[in-house]
Amino acid sequence: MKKLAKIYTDQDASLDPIKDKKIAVLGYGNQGRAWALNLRDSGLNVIVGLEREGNSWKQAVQDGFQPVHTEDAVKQADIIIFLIPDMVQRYVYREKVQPNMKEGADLVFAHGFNIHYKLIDPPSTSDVYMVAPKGPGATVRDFYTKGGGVPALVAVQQNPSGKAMEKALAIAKGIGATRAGVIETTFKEETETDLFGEQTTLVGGVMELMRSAFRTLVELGYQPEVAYFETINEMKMIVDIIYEKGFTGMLKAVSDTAKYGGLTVGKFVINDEVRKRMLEAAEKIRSGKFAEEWIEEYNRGSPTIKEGLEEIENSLEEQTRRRLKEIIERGKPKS
Ligand SMILES: NC(=O)c1ccc[n+]([C@@H]2O[C@H](COP(=O)([O-])OP(=O)(O)OC[C@H]3O[C@@H](n4cnc5c(N)ncnc54)[C@H](O)[C@@H]3O)[C@@H](O)[C@H]2O)c1
Ligand SMILES: CC(C)(O)[C@@H](O)C(=O)O
Ligand SMILES: [Mg+2]
Ligand SMILES: [Mg+2]
Repeated sequence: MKKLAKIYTDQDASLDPIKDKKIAVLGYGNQGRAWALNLRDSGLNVIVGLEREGNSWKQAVQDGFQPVHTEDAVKQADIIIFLIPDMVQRYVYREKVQPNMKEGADLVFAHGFNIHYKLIDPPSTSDVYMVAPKGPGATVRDFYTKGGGVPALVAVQQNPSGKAMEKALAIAKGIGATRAGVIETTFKEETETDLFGEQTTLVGGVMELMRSAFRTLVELGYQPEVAYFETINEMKMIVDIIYEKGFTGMLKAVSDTAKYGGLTVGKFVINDEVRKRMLEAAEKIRSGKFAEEWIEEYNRGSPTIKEGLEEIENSLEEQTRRRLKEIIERGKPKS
């Protein structure tokens, strides 16, 4: 069996290595907002750096920050955290960060994409490390405010100071991740597994599984509302039980009929062909082909994202959700 991963918790991490440092959070979106607020609430010295005075700027001001333009944040920073979209990071690095950063300032990432695929080539004088939350930004903030934390991965790519890991753990503590647990990884492992997860399960897999089941029922003539409750809405309840009690707990919570059908038909539908395709998806990531394709898509103005979002927004699934919204809202627990 492979060696079990080392898990770092609050006792293994101290804020000391970064408590007197100026931390520039670049971007105030999904992760940027969560990190800036959590790091500030942890008593750290945060400055928010943004490209322009748009919606993120307004939100940061509303949250009590005084954002500044990227280059001004970078000039003051000891630690520069990239929380802008992956495809944007290398341009902002080239145009705003590199020409303005203090020599030896740290470069920190929440995902390894730009370093692993060599889109950013950092100076050898900088520590380069990553704290990658294993959850969405809104959850990183929500769990933190409720006394918890979303687990994260940490990795060190460059370590001229010899203190990169301590600082990575300090940032992880500042955003609340060590309240749960943090695992050491590499930029390669984080990048490849994160892309694989979001493509095959978390984002792509789960969505297409639910949509395929929904469409199958509708094509067979069942009411869309019934199909929606069955194949999409109930997913949260089942996944919540998996989250709390694992697959064993979930199987205990469903009927024997569901257990038998699930244990047999699950494997019939998600069969070796699907596993083969998962391997293909992993290979595309590992070879760099997916990164190449995504960069090209981005350079063309992300038409596939635009078309995909439009198709989904107009889909029968989403129309049905809009019709059922009041029922769903009324049913939500009140405390
Ligand atoms: N979304 C998540 O929950 C999540 C989870 C783990 C890791 N990550 C990683 O965190 C990083 C940030 O992802 P995100 O989803 O939080 O980003 P996001 O899409 O929410 O970023 C939005 C922010 O970036 C700024 N921005 C957008 N375009 C810009 C441009 N052209 N120039 C400068 N700034 C620009 C926006 O003003 C906004 O402040 C990525 O590396 C991502 O892989 C994200
Ligand atoms: C939240 C996710 C999917 O885990 C993250 O990896 C992302 O890229 O947004
Ligand atoms: Mg990701
Ligand atoms: Mg992820």
